Amino acid sequence: MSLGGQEIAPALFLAPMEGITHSAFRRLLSDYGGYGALFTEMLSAGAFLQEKTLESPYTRRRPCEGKVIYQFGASGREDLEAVLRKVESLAPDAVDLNLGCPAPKIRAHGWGVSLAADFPRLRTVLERFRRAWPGTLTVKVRLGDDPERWREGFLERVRLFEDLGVDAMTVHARFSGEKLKRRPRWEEFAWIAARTRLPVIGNGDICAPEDLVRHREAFAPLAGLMLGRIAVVKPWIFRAFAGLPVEPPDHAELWDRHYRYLLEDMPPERAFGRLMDFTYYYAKNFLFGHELYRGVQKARTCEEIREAALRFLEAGPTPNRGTGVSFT
Ligand SMILES: Cc1cc2nc3c(=O)[nH]c(=O)nc-3n(C[C@H](O)[C@H](O)[C@H](O)COP(=O)(O)O)c2cc1C
Repeated sequence: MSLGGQEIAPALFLAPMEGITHSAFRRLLSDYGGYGALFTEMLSAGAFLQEKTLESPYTRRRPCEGKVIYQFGASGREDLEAVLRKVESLAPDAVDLNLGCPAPKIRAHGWGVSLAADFPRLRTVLERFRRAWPGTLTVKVRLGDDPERWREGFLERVRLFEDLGVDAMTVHARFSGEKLKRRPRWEEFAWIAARTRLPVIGNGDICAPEDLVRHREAFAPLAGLMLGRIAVVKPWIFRAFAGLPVEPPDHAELWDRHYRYLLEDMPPERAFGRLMDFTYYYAKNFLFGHELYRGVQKARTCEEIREAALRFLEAGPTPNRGTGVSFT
């Protein structure tokens, strides 16, 4: 797909995921490839100004990562002009504004869906982004707040994105009040894509290439696809979507490589929670994966997490067969 004049091929994106899509995880994905671009986790626009961005484990990028899109959470109270000047030193392939996160702490900051719902503030923030950032600008949205009456408000925002020169839009096909366990509304992609000239990237529970075949009509109008949790469970999954050969992974080796990458990038006290988060998803590869996760939950140090994880993974655990993974 063309994103702000640059070609993203394949049109496959790693979703921004707080606690997960730091540079060490992006490095792990780059060992497998198959994607077109990787999103950072959401970066607080305010905190970004204090960050040593070329060294920070969240904002630094390695050449092996390929195209990286920096996502920001912003309310408009920040010095956005300074943020966007500063991000230039990282040479982002695009900058993305988070308009879809519904978590209470994010709403309380006035970011995510709170910004999306406040039309005048949204306009001002986007105008400032567009003026201060000459490169590719994207947004990530949900469908809206009210499942009964969302279409008009959604289109009003799409017109705003078009008028202000946003280059593409990711649609996570759920409403603000819907948890990630709820079935996403893929059937809305076609309705949305038919009403905008912006490239639409579809997101939400896209777990296997077979999904695209089984739901061809839903996915055909999309310019690109974004994968989130499934890429944590199977960091090699983009290869399958890109039609590249997929080797069965050595799970213990993969888990340990991610551990090493993480501890190269950040001190153990920061790596600890991130190892937990990664292992929670990685455990879904196995029939008795809850035992893996339960084992690491007892750990008090990164080294103990490693011991527990490798004990499970080196014992040849039974894989979850088929596409296997369900987030519902
Ligand atoms: C642990 C976690 C952290 C997330 N953090 C972010 C974030 O920082 N920014 C964002 O726009 N969405 C965030 N999301 C939402 C994902 O980007 C994505 O929209 C959602 O997981 C649905 O896609 P999936 O079914 O492929 O996982 C997060 C989701 C998860 C599970």
